[in-house]
Amino acid sequence: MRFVKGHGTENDFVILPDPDGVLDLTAEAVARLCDRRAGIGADGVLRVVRTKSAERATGHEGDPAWFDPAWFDAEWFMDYRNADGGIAEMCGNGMRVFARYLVDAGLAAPGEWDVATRAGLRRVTLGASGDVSVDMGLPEILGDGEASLAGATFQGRRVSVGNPHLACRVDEPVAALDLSRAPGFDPALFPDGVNVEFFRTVGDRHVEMRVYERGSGETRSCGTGTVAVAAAAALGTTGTSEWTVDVPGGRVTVTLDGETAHLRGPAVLVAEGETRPGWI
Ligand SMILES: N[C@@H](CCC[C@H](N)C(=O)O)C(=O)O
Repeated sequence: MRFVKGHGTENDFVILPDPDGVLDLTAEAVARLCDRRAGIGADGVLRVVRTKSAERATGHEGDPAWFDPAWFDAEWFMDYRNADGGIAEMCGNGMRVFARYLVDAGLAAPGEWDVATRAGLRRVTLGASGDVSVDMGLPEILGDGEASLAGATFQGRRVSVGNPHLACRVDEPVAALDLSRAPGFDPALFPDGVNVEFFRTVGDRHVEMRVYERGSGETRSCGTGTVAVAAAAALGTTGTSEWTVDVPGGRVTVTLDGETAHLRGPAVLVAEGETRPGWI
């Protein structure tokens, strides 16, 4: 099985080129690929599938409830999986890396085009090299929520960025938090689980953040999480604002304009290869 390895602010992915959607990508196979000791190691898998093959690739052939015909506006579908093999609707850092892979592999030209995801179409903008920008859609603030961590309780905002987030503002430096265990949350509010962010204001429209991701544990960055945090931090303000979000793996920029959010940041491909026959 051919693979490419890449990362966006150190949120890392195994990219599996599978244009015709023929790989039998089970949850177990994803977990083995992502295993950091016995596998390649990654926070998630990005399967690169032509949109016309997405229904078959994801086991939804002939299921009109699953597939939105609007997705055909995009040539490529990002089939995202978390490190535990679970499915997520969207991945912001993954989208940047996915787009960079397509251009690098000659499967798309630099410029501006849509990619289909389970959360709908996402428009990417990129050159032949450098940062990638993603139109992430309008983050939806759904109300308040609460996370618990190491015996303490944190108030937060529930935010949908296509996938679920709980963005909690903290006063202490985020480096001081103990994220060795999953934060607690109310499963009635998040029946499908949640990605939990902790953020602190460090300057004017400048925050630092750490995240514990659903299905992957603590990661060094989460693109949808940075958008959720910017939306939570910007609550009560109006107009366009540009947010700098520092994560353990680097820095991204989130621009909010009341209609959508743009995520801009690096996307780096680091290696490519082939798994040994029979391993997966
Ligand atoms: N790291 C991603 C988000 C990946 C999905 C997430 N773990 C979920 O289950 O919703 C990002 O960059 O957005």
